[in-house]
Amino acid sequence: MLIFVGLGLYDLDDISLKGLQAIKEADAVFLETYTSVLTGTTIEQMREKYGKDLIILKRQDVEQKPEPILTAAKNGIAVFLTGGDPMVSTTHADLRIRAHEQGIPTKIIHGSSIVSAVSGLTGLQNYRFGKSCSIPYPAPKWFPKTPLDTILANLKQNLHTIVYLDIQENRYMSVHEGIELLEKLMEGSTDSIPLFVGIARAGSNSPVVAAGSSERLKLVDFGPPLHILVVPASLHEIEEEYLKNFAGYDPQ
Ligand SMILES: C[S@@+](CC[C@H](N)C(=O)[O-])C[C@H]1O[C@@H](n2cnc3c(N)ncnc32)[C@H](O)[C@@H]1O
Repeated sequence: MLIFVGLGLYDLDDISLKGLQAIKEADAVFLETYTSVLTGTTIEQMREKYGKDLIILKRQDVEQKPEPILTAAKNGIAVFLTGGDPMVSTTHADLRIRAHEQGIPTKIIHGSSIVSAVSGLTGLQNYRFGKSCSIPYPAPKWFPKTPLDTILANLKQNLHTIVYLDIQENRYMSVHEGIELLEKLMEGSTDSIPLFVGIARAGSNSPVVAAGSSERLKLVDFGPPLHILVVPASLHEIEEEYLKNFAGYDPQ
């Protein structure tokens, strides 16, 4: 059997009791850290807490060469760990389909996700979000405009946007970097984004949540990763009140 287990948002205590039990009973435990990562703990601490070896997977190990995971699931119980919820803003549906097609039973043990945390921390109503997008670190000759296009299309329809910030090996995009990249994409155009919400370390005891113009957010110290950005559409009065109370929003 292949069991997908969500680790939750920040540290060792975010996993569900069901998830912990699955790890205890597993014959092999895999962990991917390229779609999300728990910055409030380390792989060593996870190994110690679970009393199991963890097989660390890179993107190509999951998306191109998943045979070792599938073989382990054919021969026993394989657990596949992911930050957040294993099926939210990831490509792991593909692995579940591959397993199913090979006759391997699968199961999901859900985890708290950044998607639900965003609504809780910002007060932005979850049914008012449009398509989400990701800002990647630009590479030579590659600086996609898609995230800006998604944000502007959502704003036109009066929908909020979740903007995921890139994770590369030991490099985590910050709110400040994300805003600067969006500003670069808007250079020379009449496009503008009047309001941002930045969030750092959702799920920790002291997440930072700040709402305002790009200028205001650049003055906020968001601290260590992970960070995420939200571009709100026009605010419902309760959303505005929430941001004033919990994100230092000042509409003046
Ligand atoms: C591609 S999404 C994967 C979401 C994950 N499967 C989940 O359900 O939470 C990962 C991105 O979400 C954001 N993120 C995830 N966890 C976060 C946290 N605890 N605090 C702030 N941002 C977070 C970061 O921008 C990160 O690059």
